[in-house]
Amino acid sequence: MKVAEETSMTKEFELFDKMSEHEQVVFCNDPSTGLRAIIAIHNTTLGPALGGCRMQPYNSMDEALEDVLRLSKGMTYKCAAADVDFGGGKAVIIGDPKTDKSPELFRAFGQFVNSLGGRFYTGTDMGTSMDDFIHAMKETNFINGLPEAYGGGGDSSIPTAAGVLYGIKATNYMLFGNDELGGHKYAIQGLGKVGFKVASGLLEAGATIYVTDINQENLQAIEGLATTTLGKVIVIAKEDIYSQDADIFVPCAFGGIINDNTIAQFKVKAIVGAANNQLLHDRHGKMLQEKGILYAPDYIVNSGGLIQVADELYGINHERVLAKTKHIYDAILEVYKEAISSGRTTEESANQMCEKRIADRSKRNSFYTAPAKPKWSIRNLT
Ligand SMILES: NC(=O)C1=CN([C@@H]2O[C@H](COP(=O)(O)OP(=O)(O)OC[C@H]3O[C@@H](n4cnc5c(N)ncnc54)[C@H](O)[C@@H]3O)[C@@H](O)[C@H]2O)C=CC1
Ligand SMILES: O=C(O)CCC(=O)C(=O)O
Repeated sequence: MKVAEETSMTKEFELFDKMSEHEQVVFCNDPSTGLRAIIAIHNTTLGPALGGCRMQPYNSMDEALEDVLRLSKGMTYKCAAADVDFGGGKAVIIGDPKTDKSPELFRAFGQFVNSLGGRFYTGTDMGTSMDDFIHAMKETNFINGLPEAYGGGGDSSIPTAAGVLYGIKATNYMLFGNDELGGHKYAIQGLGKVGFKVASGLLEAGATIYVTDINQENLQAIEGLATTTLGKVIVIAKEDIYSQDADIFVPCAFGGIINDNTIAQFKVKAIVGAANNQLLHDRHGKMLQEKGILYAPDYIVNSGGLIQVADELYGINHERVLAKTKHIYDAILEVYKEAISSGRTTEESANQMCEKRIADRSKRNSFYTAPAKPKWSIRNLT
């Protein structure tokens, strides 16, 4: 009995150890709709936590928890880098997006989001769509990234893809001394909402792209599009995408793709893509540096979508979103230059800039200002 008690105590502390950098983790359970979700709030120094909600058939509790903890931490850095007044959070729903969705499930999720009273704003991510959040918004105001007809900014993958293209331009400038997109070769993993738009932009600029996706329709669509552009597309088996003789690898599918196995295969000069949490571990940033591969920190490159959903705070303005998204070009160049002069990896340089921004803001938040209209009120909650 004593042994069992000790074991369970150890396990409980393991959970706290895992979330030691996080402010709050909420487990949401609603048997009547089948909802099992986890909301993780990493850091709210810059403002309420903001981050999309991913739906995936995770294999275990640990896998789902690890994903939401990593993704929410990434959002803290992404918000700091993009200079938006939000902190880092994320949610995961455990389930198959093809078979387990229902309006009731998303309404139940909306109720849990509402119970946090504005500490967490959420919207779409992998496996969820704007349609799902039209159900969730019936239960809570703390939803962003809605369709324009519902007062949101619409498809956030448009500015995300624009930001990735700015990141690629900045990288080309570092590699070749001019930032033209055409005339180079790119290996693109994933032609979904973001990857397809990035691929289209590169084809239109006349580039050669090696592409892979597990969805045949996406591959056929990009081949069809290529015939109307100056560019060229070559379809590659999914396991061969890492070893292509391209200039830049553009990951637009899932995280953890920069690891021991893939680094051994890379022949590219740089990696610039939309996927969140691309480095499996921090040490993989160092390995890329040692191999002479320039790495554009993912949370800067893919912050266009965040810039758009955060802009809803002021009433969405697409020109303002585009202007801010353009800044990704300068932000990436700044990181490259800082990393070269300090000897740090690009990820370390970017992290340090973000941590300084958060530390500076926490000092400014330390004095009292008179109560006024809540600063964070996307849909006039007062
Ligand atoms: N949508 C957005 O605005 C943002 C997306 N991201 C990240 O960018 C990545 C892509 O996002 P979306 O385009 O929205 O997702 P998506 O779900 O629309 O697209 C992912 C694509 O990857 C493909 N894929 C899955 N497994 C693959 C494999 N093994 N090999 C090749 N392709 C595979 C899928 O078939 C799909 O076409 C994700 O990691 C997401 O977290 C980050 C910031 C914002
Ligand atoms: O879509 C959102 O609600 C915020 C953006 C986000 O989750 C992301 O950039 O990964």
